[in-house]
Amino acid sequence: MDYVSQVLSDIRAKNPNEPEFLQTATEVLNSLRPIVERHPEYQKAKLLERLTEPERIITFRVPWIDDKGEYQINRGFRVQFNSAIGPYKGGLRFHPTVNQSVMKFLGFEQIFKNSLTGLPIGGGKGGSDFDPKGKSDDEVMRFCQSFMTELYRHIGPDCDVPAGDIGVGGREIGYLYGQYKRITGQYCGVLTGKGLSYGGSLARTQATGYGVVYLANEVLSHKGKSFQGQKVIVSGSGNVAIYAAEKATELGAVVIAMCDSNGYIVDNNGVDVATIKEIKEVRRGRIREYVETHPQAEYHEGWQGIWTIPCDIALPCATQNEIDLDAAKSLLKNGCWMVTEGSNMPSTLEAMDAFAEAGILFVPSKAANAGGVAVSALEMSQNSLRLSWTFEEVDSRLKDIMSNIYKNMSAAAQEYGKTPEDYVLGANVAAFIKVADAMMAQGWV
Ligand SMILES: NC(=O)C1=CN([C@@H]2O[C@H](COP(=O)(O)OP(=O)(O)OC[C@H]3O[C@@H](n4cnc5c(N)ncnc54)[C@H](O)[C@@H]3O)[C@@H](O)[C@H]2O)C=CC1
Ligand SMILES: O=C(O)CCC(=O)C(=O)O
Repeated sequence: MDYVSQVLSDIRAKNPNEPEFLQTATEVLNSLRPIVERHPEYQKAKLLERLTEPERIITFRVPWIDDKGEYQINRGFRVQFNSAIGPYKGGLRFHPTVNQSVMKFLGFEQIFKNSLTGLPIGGGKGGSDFDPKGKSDDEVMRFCQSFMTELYRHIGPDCDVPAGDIGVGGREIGYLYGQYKRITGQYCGVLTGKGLSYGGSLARTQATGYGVVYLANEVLSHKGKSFQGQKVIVSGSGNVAIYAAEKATELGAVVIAMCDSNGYIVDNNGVDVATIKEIKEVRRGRIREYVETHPQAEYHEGWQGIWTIPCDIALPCATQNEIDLDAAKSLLKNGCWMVTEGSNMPSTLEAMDAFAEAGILFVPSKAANAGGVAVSALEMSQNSLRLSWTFEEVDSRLKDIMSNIYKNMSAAAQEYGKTPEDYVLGANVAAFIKVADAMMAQGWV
């Protein structure tokens, strides 16, 4: 058995109840084979064994009281996965499906994504099985305050800097930041995604979705193509989906469908993104409300049906494993020729294999959604400088970062891959090189 297969088999034996973590570990390690084979010193230093074991997992109780005066208990997590190239950095997810496997998969992906940004940030992730959906603002605040009352002792601007993810947006970051400041008395860049009035960065809200489209556009332009006139499906209708849809529309695409966890809308005239923003960011409503003001559009219950609509480009931006083998087959049968992943690990391993076999353009999430964390790192820089850059300055840095990611993943695919467009291998290898160098240089830690 070769080194990679041996490590994978040990990880499976050690983490039998962590399917999401095993999925990402399998994808990443299999693609690192060509570089690991060229560097026998990695095996001697047990680099892959160390890389796949988090430096630390913190699990804690989060007690809070709901509006009826009843006690509620949730479970909180922070996975501090790898600090070889910088302080742990990665979002917090509040969703009922959060468990250790989901946290470890997200933390592991974050190591590689953060490395691709070229900025000095390590990999971490956290969250809770708390569901903000249907909770009052007061309940969300009490939960966030309780969550931070434990988390604050494990984080800091030079040690671990959380941000948002599913279920954690500007409102939650505000409550978390307020509680951190109240406990520690420190006004510092300990969280990113903050509001503009208290240290947030312009363009952070847009960064992940815009970055997805900037990278897809880079890939398209190297093929002599563009977004102009392409039919695009964007799944989800949260932070990433909204700004991916907005930028794709600005570049001339027709976004024909979006969804939430209840169902999907189809609007062949092009989804009116301003209405989706109103429904989701202001009213915190359901996507079905779109058809009330856009009668030409259709609403269908059950979001999975979104992948049966014919399109040119698919931008999955909702959650992990939203594209399974059936969805992949349906996209391919209907003529989809590009998938760029906005959510973390939206395609199952079988779906990725189907896309690779069909030879379509496939841009993996670690590269495509790195714009969010990149602008978070720019927010950290601005906080340290005690300055705020303009929207144009941050957006232009974001474009440069996405363009560098394209160059680095393409170069690695060219050097180590079977095909020059194997961006999955290219992104994993390009990211790994920097982390591996730093881990080797820092000794047996
Ligand atoms: N917010 C950010 O800056 C970044 C987010 N991501 C990833 O992007 C994805 C979306 O995150 P956000 O837009 O921030 O979250 P969000 O909470 O703003 O929106 C999530 C969206 O996905 C849908 N969704 C969630 N779970 C679902 C499920 N089980 N089935 C169907 N739909 C579901 C929700 O209805 C909502 O439209 C996640 O995978 C997240 O990890 C990745 C990089 C950065
Ligand atoms: O902005 C950040 O620090 C993290 C964003 C995030 O959670 C992600 O990249 O998946």
